[in-house]
Amino acid sequence: MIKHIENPILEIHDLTVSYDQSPVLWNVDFSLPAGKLIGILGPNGAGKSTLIKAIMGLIQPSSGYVKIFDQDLDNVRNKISYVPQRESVDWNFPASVLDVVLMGTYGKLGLFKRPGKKEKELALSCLEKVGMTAYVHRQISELSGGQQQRVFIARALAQEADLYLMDEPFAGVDMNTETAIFNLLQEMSQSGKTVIVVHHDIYSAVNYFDWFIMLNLHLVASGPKNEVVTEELLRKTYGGKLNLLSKVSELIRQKEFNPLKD
Ligand SMILES: Nc1ncnc2c1ncn2[C@@H]1O[C@H](COP(=O)(O)OP(=O)(O)OP(=O)(O)O)[C@@H](O)[C@H]1O
Repeated sequence: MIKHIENPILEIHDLTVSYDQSPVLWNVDFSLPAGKLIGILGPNGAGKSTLIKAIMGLIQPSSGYVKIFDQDLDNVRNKISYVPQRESVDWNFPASVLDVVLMGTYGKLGLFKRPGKKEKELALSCLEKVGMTAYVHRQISELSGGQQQRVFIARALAQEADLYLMDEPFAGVDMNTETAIFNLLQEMSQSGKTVIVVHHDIYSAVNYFDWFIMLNLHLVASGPKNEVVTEELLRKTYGGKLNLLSKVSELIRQKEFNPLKD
């Protein structure tokens, strides 16, 4: 099930991505509307991170293309913000929390300009939004995993982008941090930003996102929650082997939560 979109913010056509000539994403085709909070779902190794990296131009596809705002990536880079998986970052680099968030403002500053008062105020307001004001001068290496995640989200906010791509922003964070991050993402999408999030937990995903991309090497579905979160498509995505799935299906049957209701 692939929902057709007029004036998409992101359009992916026939995208195949390979590592060492072995494809891990096959012929992916979908487009996304602006202003949604979008979850990318799929089992381990489904190609979720690979899809995000291909959108960001960090991996060259073997075929197909990505258009963002109907443009090639290079023309719109400063409208896009990427939060990589926390484990993929070397957190030992010497930089304070404020330095890291200020880096988010560099894209709009232009060559050779240093961040000034305006950028510092923006960085501080972004740190306030993620509840990290008390850590402004702390070295990034001296924070907990959840705190590092919050700082990376503050850096993304400081970019003032229109499209955000986040790879597992909830990984390894406690429930309070997860709720705080989710509230922020919801605020962003309500203010017109498009936020695409790789997410593992199918239970919380149903509550968090209003649009889903369901992947398992191929695209299984892309569409609004009420159209794609069905037992059939969940089984196609996860292979129908996991207990988890029958639990989700059971919950759908029992209407404890009903993804088809809105
Ligand atoms: N740099 C790489 N070189 C070779 N193979 C890779 C590389 N990165 C990922 N892969 C393989 O590509 C496939 C898709 O990986 P990817 O990380 O995109 O999946 P994912 O859905 O994000 O998985 P997870 O949920 O486990 O994070 C996997 O089989 C993985 O082993």
